[in-house]
Amino acid sequence: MVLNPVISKLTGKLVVLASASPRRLDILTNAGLKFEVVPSWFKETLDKTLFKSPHEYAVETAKQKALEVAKRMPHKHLKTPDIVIGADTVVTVDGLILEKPVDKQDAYRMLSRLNGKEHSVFTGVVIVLCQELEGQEIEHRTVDFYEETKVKFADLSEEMLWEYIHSGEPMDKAGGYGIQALGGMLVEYVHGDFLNVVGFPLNHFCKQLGELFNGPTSESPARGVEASETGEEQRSPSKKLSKCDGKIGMVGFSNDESDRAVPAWTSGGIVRKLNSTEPQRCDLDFPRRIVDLMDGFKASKALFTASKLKVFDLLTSGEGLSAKEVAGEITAAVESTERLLDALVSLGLLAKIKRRDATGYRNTDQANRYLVSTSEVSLHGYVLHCDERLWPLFTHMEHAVQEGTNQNERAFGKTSDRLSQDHLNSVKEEKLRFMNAMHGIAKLTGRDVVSAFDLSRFKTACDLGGCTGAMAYELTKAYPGLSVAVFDLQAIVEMSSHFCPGHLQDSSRVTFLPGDFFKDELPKADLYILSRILHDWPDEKVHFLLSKLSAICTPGCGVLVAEMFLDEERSGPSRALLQALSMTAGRQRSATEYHRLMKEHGFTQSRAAFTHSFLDAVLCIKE
Ligand SMILES: C[S@@+](CC[C@H](N)C(=O)[O-])C[C@H]1O[C@@H](n2cnc3c(N)ncnc32)[C@H](O)[C@@H]1O
Repeated sequence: MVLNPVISKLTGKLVVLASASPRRLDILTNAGLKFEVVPSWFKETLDKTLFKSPHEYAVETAKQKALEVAKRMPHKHLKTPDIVIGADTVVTVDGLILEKPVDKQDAYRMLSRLNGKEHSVFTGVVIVLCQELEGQEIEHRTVDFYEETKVKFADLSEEMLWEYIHSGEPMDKAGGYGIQALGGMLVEYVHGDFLNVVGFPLNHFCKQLGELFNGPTSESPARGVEASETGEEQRSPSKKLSKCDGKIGMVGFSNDESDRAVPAWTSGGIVRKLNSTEPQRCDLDFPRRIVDLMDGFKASKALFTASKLKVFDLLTSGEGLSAKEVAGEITAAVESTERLLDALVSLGLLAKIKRRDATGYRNTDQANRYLVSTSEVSLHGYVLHCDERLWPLFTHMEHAVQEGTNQNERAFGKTSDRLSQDHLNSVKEEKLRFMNAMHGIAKLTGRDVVSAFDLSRFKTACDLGGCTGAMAYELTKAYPGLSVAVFDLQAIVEMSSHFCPGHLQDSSRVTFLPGDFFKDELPKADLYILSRILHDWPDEKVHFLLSKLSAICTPGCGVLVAEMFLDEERSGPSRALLQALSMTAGRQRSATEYHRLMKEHGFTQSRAAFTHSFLDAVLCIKE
């Protein structure tokens, strides 16, 4: 085929597509490729938190899918493929990876997140080259790459979203939509490869095959890598070739600087056979996870320092600033500022740009969205809270574990009670800092929590310890018939006006009531919210609060508990298990533990929802 000389090079080879997606099958068939389809049995359950970026996750999933098929076929199908192609498509928005929705409510959550906004679609592709060696061993070499396409959804009404969901189309599609069919009507524009959004980046795939079979060309793809943004000469971090033989297992090369060395068996993307005298690097699996954990604190501190110095506030413009300019703004030494900026680039928080005079630095999209202090969904306050409140506690973890107590006295020289008392009497700036920290997380996760269940039958709600009202505003946005009272301590309520969303036309459905939920009478409502409250208190206080709630709830009243849930085996998520190490007097619980706890207080009906965001939720109804 003249159009595609590379694809014709595969004639006569057993090419296998390790995917059941009819859309990938169509794209490759239309391109003239002859292949068999052997869907992978690999379950898409990799822990997303272990990946620095969505494309790494998509590439790794694609790799696992393809290798599973490559390794299974010789035994189960009694034939060895020459090439196995694996692919995985994910949609990312607001720093979250969206896969396929599990039900209609999940589809609604995904689509309303995408509504009116630009998002990215990443497809990771892995080509496994299989070669039979002597003694029936099979060598697997992998080439991987990814493609990113930006897609913007139009502003869609709730009615349109639900009509689309009821069409059934969202259910087997990453992000809950299919651009090639009805979903195309939701899309305002596409920047990049359209077929990548459908599920397979054909153009990049052909270029990659071209490199494999013909050697690198001058127009080798540079999309989907930082190099294209920066104009700097870097080897594409995700366009790499690694070898692993069936016996030993994969060599996992990460994208970070320490691993960017080109493996011994590659040369510009062309497979080079290992000479038997060359070192066999496959037999030592690089302990990436351990090394990343050892370095984790350095990365956290780099983020904290840059946030404290408001570096991200300076780098919002596409033009960027040089290290010298940044150093001038933050009154710091130039060389150390440059080191900090370079470290932030390696962590994916900044990008480098070539300017005529010097190298410039600018925020990545995520940093613009989450780390700039004035952004709508800023986590700046929470980052500072991590640095000022959690970091000192965690430096005393050894004592915390040995003594079984929290370390407020060692870290801050005060008992927990004294600390919270002082905190409430603290200066305005300090209180605002705490509220900002809470606000960031509540804003980030609020929409997921309030839409985890249909709460439209409730008319009045009370958010106990509702702080800035972030969750209350999300509730009133999602449920036009609902009024919400935010009940929090006097010192907090008096600062709440700082957080009233400016654009809100009708904020009268959110009111603030000062009070202490342990000492004072609780306001009457149909629905109570306990978001990030229960995990903070010892069992006796939790039972005291819940019995107070139970006493004022009539049958049919609900309590929505939002917390980071442990999984039932208490083996994750790490974020929840690590949070437990700060040793507050409270504890983290699983969904079942919350069901049981609420049942003890008469909330016999309860359902859990996992949002894949910061907080999960259980809705409990009094009978
Ligand atoms: C961890 S924050 C959670 C804030 C909010 N619910 C959220 O999810 O973002 C705990 C909140 O409970 C409030 N709080 C603590 N003790 C309280 C009490 N005895 N009565 C009322 N509110 C209290 C704090 O002021 C703070 O706003």
